[in-house]
Amino acid sequence: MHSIDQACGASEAEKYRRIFHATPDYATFSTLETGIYLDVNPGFERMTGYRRDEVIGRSSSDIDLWVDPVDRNSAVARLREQGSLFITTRMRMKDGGVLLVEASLAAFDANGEELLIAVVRDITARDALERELVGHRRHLERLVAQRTAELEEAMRRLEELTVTDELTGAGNRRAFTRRLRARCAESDRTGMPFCMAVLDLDHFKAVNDRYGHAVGDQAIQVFASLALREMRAVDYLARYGGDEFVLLLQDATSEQAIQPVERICRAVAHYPWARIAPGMELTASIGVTAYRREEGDDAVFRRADHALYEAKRRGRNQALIA
Ligand SMILES: Nc1nc2c(ncn2[C@@H]2O[C@H](COP(=O)(O)OP(=O)(O)OP(=O)(O)O)[C@@H](O)[C@H]2O)c(=O)[nH]1
Repeated sequence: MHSIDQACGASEAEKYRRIFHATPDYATFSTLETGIYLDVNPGFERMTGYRRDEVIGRSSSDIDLWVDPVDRNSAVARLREQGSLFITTRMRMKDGGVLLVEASLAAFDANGEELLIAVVRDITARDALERELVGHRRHLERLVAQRTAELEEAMRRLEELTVTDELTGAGNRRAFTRRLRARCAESDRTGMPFCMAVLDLDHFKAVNDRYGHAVGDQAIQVFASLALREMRAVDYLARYGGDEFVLLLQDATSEQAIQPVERICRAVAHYPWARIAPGMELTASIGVTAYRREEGDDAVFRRADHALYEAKRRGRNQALIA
């Protein structure tokens, strides 16, 4: 049987004993291979519930200390290679309770015998706290992600509102101005053709005067929906103001643009307006023009507007190319 005195020498042993017994953590001194306890401190007794005289001369496997004995085997193998290590493992106490522990292990040679000193700390509560914290953090992360998504959706809706005409759902004047400029710049750069059309209901003032503003609003809504129905998905419609709309026809020459705008004209003329108000009739006039490279947004807008003026002058209910 080994003794600490044999291992360390008498005065060294006394020093060791004081430190060993004073340390508040669980500390044991045992043989490396077989795990036979040579000494255990009061911290060990407190944590495991075993009295010192119950375990001296017995091994950790005799008292079934390691819940996962494989942890001890692999620790012993690694200690032989690297001398010391930290492990986290589970240990069974005298009363059968299991604790999660963090063990600081060191192997050393004493007169040709491989010995092991272990300092062990119960981290069950810390681990539970950490798990709880992780749980809280995940919950918080989920909350933040949810709030972020809601905020993004609110921002998207807000962004949509800032570019949308409230009455018709088409683009608004501000969004159109931005789009037209972007389209001009793109066309200047790439040479891609596009057309712009200005659409306006004929004698709309009379509708307002005869049927009232609410019916007028309804007519504007129908006008927008007819235009949206007849144009291609890539084209862009915005309400410029009152009963006047503007349309950007992407990647289209004026020959290609005239068809959809004429379809819009016909759709307005054939719409059963009388369903909205008895005796009501409405037509629309449209001016359309192709962008000329480098001319800029003002020039193309003026020409489209002039084409609309011409369409009105020539009797309305028609689309005219400038
Ligand atoms: N109901 C309604 N009317 C509006 C709105 N904004 C403008 N208006 C009216 O729309 C009318 C616009 O008339 P104009 O386009 O200038 O003239 P018009 O009577 O349509 O005649 P032409 O365009 O020459 O065929 C005016 O009476 C405005 O008061 C709106 O949001 N709702």
